[in-house]
Amino acid sequence: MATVSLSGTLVEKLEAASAAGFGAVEIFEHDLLASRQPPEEIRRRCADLGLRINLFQPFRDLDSRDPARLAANLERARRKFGLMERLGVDLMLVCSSVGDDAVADRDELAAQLHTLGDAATEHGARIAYEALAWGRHVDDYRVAARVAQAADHPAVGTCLDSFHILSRGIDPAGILDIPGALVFFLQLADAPRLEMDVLPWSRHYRCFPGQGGLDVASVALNALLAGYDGPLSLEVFNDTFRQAPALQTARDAHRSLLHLQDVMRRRIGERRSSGVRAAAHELDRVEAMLAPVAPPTTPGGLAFVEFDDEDDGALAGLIDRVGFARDRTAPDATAWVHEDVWLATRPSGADRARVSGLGVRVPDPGRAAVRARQLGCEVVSVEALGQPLQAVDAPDTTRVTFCPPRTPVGDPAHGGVPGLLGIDHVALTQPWYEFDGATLFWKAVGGLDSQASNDVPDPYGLVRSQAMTSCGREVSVVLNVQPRRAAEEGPSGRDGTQHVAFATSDLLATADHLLAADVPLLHVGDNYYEDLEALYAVPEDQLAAWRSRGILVDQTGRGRYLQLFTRTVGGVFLEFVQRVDGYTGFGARNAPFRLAAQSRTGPEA
Ligand SMILES: O=C(O)c1ccc(O)c(O)c1
Ligand SMILES: [Mg+2]
Repeated sequence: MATVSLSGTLVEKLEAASAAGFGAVEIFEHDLLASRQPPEEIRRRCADLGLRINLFQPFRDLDSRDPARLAANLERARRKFGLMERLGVDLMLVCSSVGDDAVADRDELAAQLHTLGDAATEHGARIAYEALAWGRHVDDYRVAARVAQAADHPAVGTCLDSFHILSRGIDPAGILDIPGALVFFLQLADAPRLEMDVLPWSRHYRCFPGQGGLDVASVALNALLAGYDGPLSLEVFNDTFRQAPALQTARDAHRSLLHLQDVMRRRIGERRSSGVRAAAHELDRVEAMLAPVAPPTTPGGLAFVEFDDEDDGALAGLIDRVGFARDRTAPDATAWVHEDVWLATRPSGADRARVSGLGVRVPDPGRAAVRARQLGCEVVSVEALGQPLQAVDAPDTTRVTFCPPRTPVGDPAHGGVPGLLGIDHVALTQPWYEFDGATLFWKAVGGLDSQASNDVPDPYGLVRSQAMTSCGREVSVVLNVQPRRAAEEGPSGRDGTQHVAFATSDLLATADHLLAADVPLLHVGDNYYEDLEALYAVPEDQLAAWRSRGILVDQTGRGRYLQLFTRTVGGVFLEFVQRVDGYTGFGARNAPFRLAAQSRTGPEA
C-alpha cells in the first residue's frame, strides 16, 4: 500500500494499512515531510505494525543536460539515500523527468542513471526508474526499461506502473520482453476511462484494481510471467480516498488485490487454453504465487428484499396497497410473496424505511460464502427462507444473504399486480466515501459486472450512479451516491433514497391497478410530456395515456423503457418498469426529473 493512497497522518495511514492486512508500505515523501515523527520513529512504528517499507518515492527530475544541475540533483539523491538508511528502506523510485532540462539522449540518460546507481550503492540502496505517462522524453515503460538496462548497473532497475502504461493505451505485452530481474517494483492502479489529460487523470481519479475500467490484470500477470517476484503495490491518487476514512479505504484496497489475483488466475486459464506466449510451466509458476480465492459465483436472481420499516408500518401499508399477496409463512416479519420472490418488512425503530437485506440466489451458497470470506468479508449465519444460510454486509450495510437457486414457494394468498414479472433491479444509496468500495464489493463478492455509470443532476447536486448486473441480467443493483447537500439540507432531509423496481409486461395495466388502489404515484409535471412529444413525436392518445398515469419514457435506438414511481415512504419508493424491444438501461435520462419531483414538498409536490 502506498501511503499516498490513504487519508490521515502518516502514522494513521500506517495503522490503517496494517489493520487492513497489508504487509508492506511505500512511503510517499510528502507524508514523511508532513510527519512529526523522525524517520527512525516511523521505522519503529512500521516494525511494530508488521509493515515492511519496500519503497521510498518519488525522486523527481534526476537527469539534466546542465552539468551543475545534474551535480546538484545527485547530491540531493545522496541525501535521500541517507534518509532511506534511517527509514530502513533500500529502494527509491525515480520518476522520468518532466523538466525542460531533461535529457533526451538515451545513452546520456543511461550514463546519468549509472552514476546514480553508484551513489545508491554507497548507501546500500537501489533505484527503480519509472516512465511517467507525461514524462518529457520518457513516457513509455519500454523506453524506461531500455534505459535502465543500458545503465548497466546492479542497483538500477525499472518500476512498472499500470496506470502510466494503460492510460496511454500502450500494449502491456512488451512487459514479457523485459528481463524479470530488471523489474525492481510493480505499482498497480485502476482508473475510470476518461477523455482527459493523463496528469490530472492520474493525480485525481486513480482507483483500486477492479473499481475502474483499465485491464490491470494484464500488467500484473505479464510482470510475474517476466519473472518479477516482488510486491504487488497499490499506488492510488484519488480525491475521494484522500478524504475517506483510511481504514475503510485500506480494506477495500486489500479486497481489490485479492480480487485482482482471482482475475489473474482466470486469465492464466484462458492463456493455457489459447496457448498464448507463455509456457505452461511459467503459467503454473505464476499461478502458485497467487492468493487462493474460490471461483466466482454467478447470481441467478433475487430471492427476497427486506426493509427496515418505520414503526408505523408505513412501507408495509404501501406494499399492501400495491397488491402484493401476504405470505403467511413468515413468523417474525410482515412478508409478501410474488412467485418465488419475497418482500419483508421489519419494524426496526428506524427513523426512515430503508432496504436492509437482499437474498441473492447462487448455484452454491456455501462456496459463495467461502469466497466472500477469502475476499475479506465477515460471514455471519442467518435464518432466511426457513433455513440456515450465510450472509455478508455490503458497504452500505445492506445484508446480502446467499440463497439456494430455488426455494419452494410458501402458501401465499393470491393477491396480484397485473403484469408483474418480478424484481428488475434494486437501487441502493452509498455513503459518498463508499461508492468505489461498493462497486468492488458487488463485482468481487456479488458476481456483478459494471454497466453504465452516470452523474445525474439533482436539484441539490449530482447523484453518482453505477449500474451493476449479472451476466444474464438476472440480478441488477444500481449504486447511487446522493449529493451531500441533499443529505444535509434537502427538503426531506434526504440522506439518500433507495428503491426496488419491479418489472411488468404491461405498465399501463399495472398503473391503472395502482391508481385504483389509491397508491400515491409520483408526477413530474406537464413540461416533461411536452418535451416527450417533441422528442419522440408521440401520438396524442399515447402521450395522454402516459401523462395521466405519470409514466416516464426513455426511447433509444435499442428499445423503449417505461417507468412509474410511487411516492417515497421514509427513504424508500417502489418503481414499476416495462422494457420494450430489448432496452437494457435504467432510464438515466429520466432520473433528473424524478429527482426533482421527489425533492418537491408541500404544495410544490
Ligand atoms: O504523479 C506523480 O507525480 C507520480 C509520482 C510517483 C509515481 O510513482 C507516480 O506514478 C506518479
Ligand atoms: Mg507510480
